[in-house]
Amino acid sequence: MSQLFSPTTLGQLQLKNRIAIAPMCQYSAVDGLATDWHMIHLGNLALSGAALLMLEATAVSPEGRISAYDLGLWSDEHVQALQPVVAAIRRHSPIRLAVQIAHAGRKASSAVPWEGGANIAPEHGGWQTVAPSAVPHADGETVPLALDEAGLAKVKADFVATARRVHALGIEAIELHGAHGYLLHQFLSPLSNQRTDRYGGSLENRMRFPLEVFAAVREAVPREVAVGVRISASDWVEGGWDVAQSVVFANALKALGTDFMHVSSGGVSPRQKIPVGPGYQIGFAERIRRETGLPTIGVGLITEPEQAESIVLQGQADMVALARGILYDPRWPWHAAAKLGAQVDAPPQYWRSQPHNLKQLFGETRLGQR
Ligand SMILES: Cc1cc2nc3c(=O)[nH]c(=O)nc-3n(C[C@H](O)[C@H](O)[C@H](O)COP(=O)(O)O)c2cc1C
Repeated sequence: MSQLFSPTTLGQLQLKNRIAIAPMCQYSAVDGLATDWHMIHLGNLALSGAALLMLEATAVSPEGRISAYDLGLWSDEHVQALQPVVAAIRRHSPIRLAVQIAHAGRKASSAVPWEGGANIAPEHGGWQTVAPSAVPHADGETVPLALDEAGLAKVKADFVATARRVHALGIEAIELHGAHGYLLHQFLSPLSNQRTDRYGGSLENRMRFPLEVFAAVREAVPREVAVGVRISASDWVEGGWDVAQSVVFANALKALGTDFMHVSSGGVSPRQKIPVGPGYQIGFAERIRRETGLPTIGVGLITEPEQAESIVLQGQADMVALARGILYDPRWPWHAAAKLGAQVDAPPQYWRSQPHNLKQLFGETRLGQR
């Protein structure tokens, strides 16, 4: 009996298996509005057999975008643009949905990511970036504005309003982007947070704003909506954020009612040295899970079915999230189910139209009807 294909829960959200699709920016939105790319890209992944599809980093405000092409949910117009995508997925797939709500802080920019630029200065058509402190992400990048009390209140209100829009779309989970050097991570890390007020300095102070945002979001949506946080468990820089602080943060989130932790790493400093390799971040997930008891999602070069099975079987994480692996092979869960002798959802259209082909490949019992 495969553990990877056994059910689990994130808060009140019930999931058929332990496979999540990690949030992946598509740089295909127009003024933050979903386009037909979202329909085909997310529609394709919705048929993968994974249990949870996490939508890309979705900006809570226009100036929170890392590029001019990010998805956003800062107005009701954005809800209307995403609604047909959600409706189509609902009609054709049992997959559960999450949106990663995000503000990129000092990494925000109107730059075109694939042309190598980041952080275009306002005088060159970018927008004013904000951050905990007036410290740029990298030398030579534009200097962000340190958020004052009014600025902090606005960012928090933007997260809350966006969470309400996710709920209005009928989406069952929300992930706060607290990883990869985005704004909430910038508050956590001493490398980017050099404030001397109650939002900077000690660990307690650096955690304060992310915890306030989490608490406000948690309160803004009903309990049945799973709310969790993606963190970078390490900055991979001496003197930066690390896994011990991550455990303290996760326990503080637990007290506020987080339903899950999604454990990544890096992104706050160009000085980072990440030892990339198979499952390179899973040790962080394992420690956070062990020391908090929270449902935990592991991510990062999880590409092999046996590797994913072992991660959940050994209790290193409750779920695995795949990003590049599932872009490369959008039927990864089918292939994993075939290898592990498990059953997975397949769209009835495929099953009905080509029963012999599918049976030949996967055997009689492997592809379940939902
Ligand atoms: C195209 C692409 C876009 C990504 N966008 C996001 C994002 O919007 N939010 C986020 O937290 N991580 C993002 N990531 C990181 C992935 O979610 C994931 O953590 C990382 O790729 C490692 O997983 P993998 O080895 O399975 O690809 C992105 C990765 C890729 C490849």
